[in-house]
Amino acid sequence: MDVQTAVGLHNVSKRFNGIPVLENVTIEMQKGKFITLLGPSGCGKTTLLRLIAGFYEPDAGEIRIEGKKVNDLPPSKRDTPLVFQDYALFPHMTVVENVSYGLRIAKTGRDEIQRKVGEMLRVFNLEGLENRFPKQLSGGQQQRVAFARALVMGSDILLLDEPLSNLDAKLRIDVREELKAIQKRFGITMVYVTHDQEEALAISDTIIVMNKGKVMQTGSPQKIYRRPANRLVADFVGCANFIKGTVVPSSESELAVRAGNALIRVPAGQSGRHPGENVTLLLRPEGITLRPLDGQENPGGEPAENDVWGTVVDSSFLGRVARYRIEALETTFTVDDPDFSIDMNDRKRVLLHLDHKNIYLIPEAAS
Ligand SMILES: Nc1ncnc2c1ncn2[C@@H]1O[C@H](COP(=O)(O)OP(=O)(O)OP(=O)(O)O)[C@@H](O)[C@H]1O
Repeated sequence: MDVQTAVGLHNVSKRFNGIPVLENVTIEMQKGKFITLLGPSGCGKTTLLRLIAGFYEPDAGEIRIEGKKVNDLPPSKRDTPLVFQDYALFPHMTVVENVSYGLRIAKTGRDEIQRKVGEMLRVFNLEGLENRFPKQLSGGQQQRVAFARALVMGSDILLLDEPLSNLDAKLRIDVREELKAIQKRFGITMVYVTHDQEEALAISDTIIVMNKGKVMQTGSPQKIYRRPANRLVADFVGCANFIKGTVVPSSESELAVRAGNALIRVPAGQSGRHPGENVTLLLRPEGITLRPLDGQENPGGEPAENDVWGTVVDSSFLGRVARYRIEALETTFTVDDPDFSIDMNDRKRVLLHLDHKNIYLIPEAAS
């Protein structure tokens, strides 16, 4: 593991009562990055975070922090504070007493405590609330106190377990943006657990997608969204349309896929498949454009390349876009249309044009 690695896990496994919860997990978390562990409920995210913090011991494998093996170090010696969703503030202490707690235990001098606590209160917008008790604060303010208390000790790594899930949607977005700005400003490595894929896409430098105790994919939000490693990742992160088809002979460098009466050309560079192979294509809702079909459909013929004929079965207004549900190719597509080009009340035949550059062939074998 190189010096750029803040936290490294090598073949880490953990069981509870004989049941595997994490299996052979190997991850390198880069220093100074916002790293998100994303996955469905029960996939082992919290367990992974607690292993890093030292609250659990791995059954197998090695955990390294800043290059040093920490398997046998207790949480207090790891310098990896963990912030939970329920804040865990001391109810009988004021904001200042909560934030300064760790420094007082460490017998830090008065002036230094004042300076460090003052800086944290400024950073987290808590000035003026110094003498309030937790119950006199809003949820967002309590969460900020919890962040301040965790960061005041100057740790380079901060672990966060769904810290915003008690906040309402709007506040959640505000606080996550503050958190991201603070992470950047101080160059801290933040390891953040969430099951909210939209949140993960918005704030992360790196997303680690987990499922059933295993790492499915690690990458930037763009990579995870546009180039998912498998169907599961594609389905879990963002809204996905899948088209199952068969590779057909094509004279060009691009691959062609036949699905029903549609012929779909996949961009070059995604080849490596052979005629006759079954494949799955991914299209995101914004990668499809819609047009009314208005009787141009030729009953005996085929649609043009990368076009699909379908029928609108449902629509909803999402503000920036209209979202349509469209039956086509024996599945139901979700399509987002920013131009509101189809009457939302009309259940009519439409043409779906699959934008060539947005067609992605999922690397795994079609199931
Ligand atoms: N202390 C424990 N004893 C026994 N089983 C546990 C313990 N902690 C977690 N588990 C089990 O391990 C699995 C993974 O739990 P974990 O909390 O890590 O998942 P998670 O991905 O964080 O889920 P969520 O998003 O719901 O918090 C679950 O099946 C859970 O029931």
